[in-house]
Amino acid sequence: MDSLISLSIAKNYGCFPSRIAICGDVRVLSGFQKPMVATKKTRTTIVNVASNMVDERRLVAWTSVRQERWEGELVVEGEIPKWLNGTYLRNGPGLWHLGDYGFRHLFDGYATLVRLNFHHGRLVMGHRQIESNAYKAAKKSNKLCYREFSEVPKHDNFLTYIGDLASLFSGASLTDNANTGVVKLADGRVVCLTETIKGSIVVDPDSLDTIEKFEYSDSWSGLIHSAHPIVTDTEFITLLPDLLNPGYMVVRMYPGTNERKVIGRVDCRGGPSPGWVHSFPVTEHYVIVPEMPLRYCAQNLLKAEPTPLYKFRWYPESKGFMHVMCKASGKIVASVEVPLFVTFHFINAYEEKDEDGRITGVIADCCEHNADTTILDNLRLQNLRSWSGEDVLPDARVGRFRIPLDGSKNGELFAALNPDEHGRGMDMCSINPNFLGKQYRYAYACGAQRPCNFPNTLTKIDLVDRKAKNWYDEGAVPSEPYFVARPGATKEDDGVVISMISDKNGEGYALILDGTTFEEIARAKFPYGLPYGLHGCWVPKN
Ligand SMILES: CC1=C(/C=C/C(C)=C/C=C/C(C)=C/C=C/C=C(C)/C=C/C=O)C(C)(C)CCC1
Ligand SMILES: [Fe+2]
Repeated sequence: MDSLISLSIAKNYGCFPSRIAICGDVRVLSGFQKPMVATKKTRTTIVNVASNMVDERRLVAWTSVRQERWEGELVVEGEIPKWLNGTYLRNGPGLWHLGDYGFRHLFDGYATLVRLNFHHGRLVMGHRQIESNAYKAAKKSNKLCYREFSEVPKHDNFLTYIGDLASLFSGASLTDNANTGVVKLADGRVVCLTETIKGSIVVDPDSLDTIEKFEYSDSWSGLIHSAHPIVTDTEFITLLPDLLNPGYMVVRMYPGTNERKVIGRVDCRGGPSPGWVHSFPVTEHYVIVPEMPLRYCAQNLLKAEPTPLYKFRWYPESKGFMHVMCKASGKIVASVEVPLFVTFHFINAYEEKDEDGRITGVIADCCEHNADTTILDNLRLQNLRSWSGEDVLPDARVGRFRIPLDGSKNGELFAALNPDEHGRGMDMCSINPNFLGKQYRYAYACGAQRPCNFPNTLTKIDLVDRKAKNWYDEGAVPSEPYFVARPGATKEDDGVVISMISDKNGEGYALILDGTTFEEIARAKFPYGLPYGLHGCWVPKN
């Protein structure tokens, strides 16, 4: 095991360095120092230290990545199917420290890209920081230079503060830290994304090199977009929230181009600003635009100190809506009021038909937080790191919207299965991508085994039998389960599910589950535990 570039460690934090100065060159390869020999006198202290270490090791998911990059082959326990050839990439905010300063929120961290390269049963792993301008500037000056999710650069005086506000309107002070997701476009380019449009960065899936900014060649002037575009072999669809004239532009980009073309526009029906659209679903013919009562808030965007809901505000009186836009014409075919909801991740959507094959409605499924915004506060790093054993993870469910297309004013929202099936935890979902926009049966997600403060299981949801199969490793934090279909498969769940686990010993491993049985078929230990990551994509071997 060797590091290519290591980071200098300013001090120890828990079992891992908490303060990583991203400018040094000290190599840090192994975790713990030589154990002390316990005498009667020192025993109590040592016991305390030891139990602290156990606690702190558990925090590896919330501890900054220990070095800038690493690459090497992993030892595989079990058997990786020989048909699994390609690269699983996972992006996420993996570095939350600048010198002595620790970031506040999970979503603030600088992007860490991890790759698992599968080749005929063998597995090579690598990770590397994405070289965004925000990361490079922080590395150079050892301070925050751009506005992150909850962090705002400190100002020396009033004039620089005014300058920062002005550059917020132009987008210059917003981050390009592409720490949320990664997609493979149909033309082969691999792009890391966040919610700021400037944070779209092309990377090399093999070397993890940052290649260039993904520059959109059109003239849409907005600053933010959905973090989860819909990407297929024929198009890339995304939503551009319009904060000035509340609504959303729905745009499409064809493979091989950088130009987003408008499909249509949805005007908001409630509130002073559009609802947060971290993601949205599509069916075969429609784009579904959610209007969530958790809305962007211009005043909060301007504030230097974070508000309870960061850049957003909860407007229950503004109600919640679901809009359905025809992909071909851009016309709105339905716009219904729905019960209040809070969701970040839509799972899938499909069209319902009558006996004559006429489309009567749309079903849209999401990870729904019971119209409660507290999950955002739970994801503050201090909360994630200070778990005392109580059951503090807010309940979530598979929220199923039924949107009638007969002109009715209201849509329904209900739980697609009893949330106890998955421990009332539900987020970070995936499906078999061949079923995107189509009637489907299985969803994979992180669920909960309580008590917990964060989703700690992997769950396979059967939406027909309304049952879940759950995978659990005590003390472990699994990241988004990602389904890869077996080439030639005819059954929806014929494939594997890949996840990366930060375990209770401060270590980590790649986990491969069988898509059908949801049982472990292989695991491969990482050289050291990695921080939690958000979303991934599959780059098949060509
Ligand atoms: C950087 C700015 C912004 C960035 C927004 C970002 C980076 C949003 C990221 C949202 C994510 C990763 C949501 C994930 C949710 C996961 C959940 C709920 C998991 C739950 C587990 O139980 C803006 C705010 C867009 C604008 C200012 C600058
Ligand atoms: Fe997301």
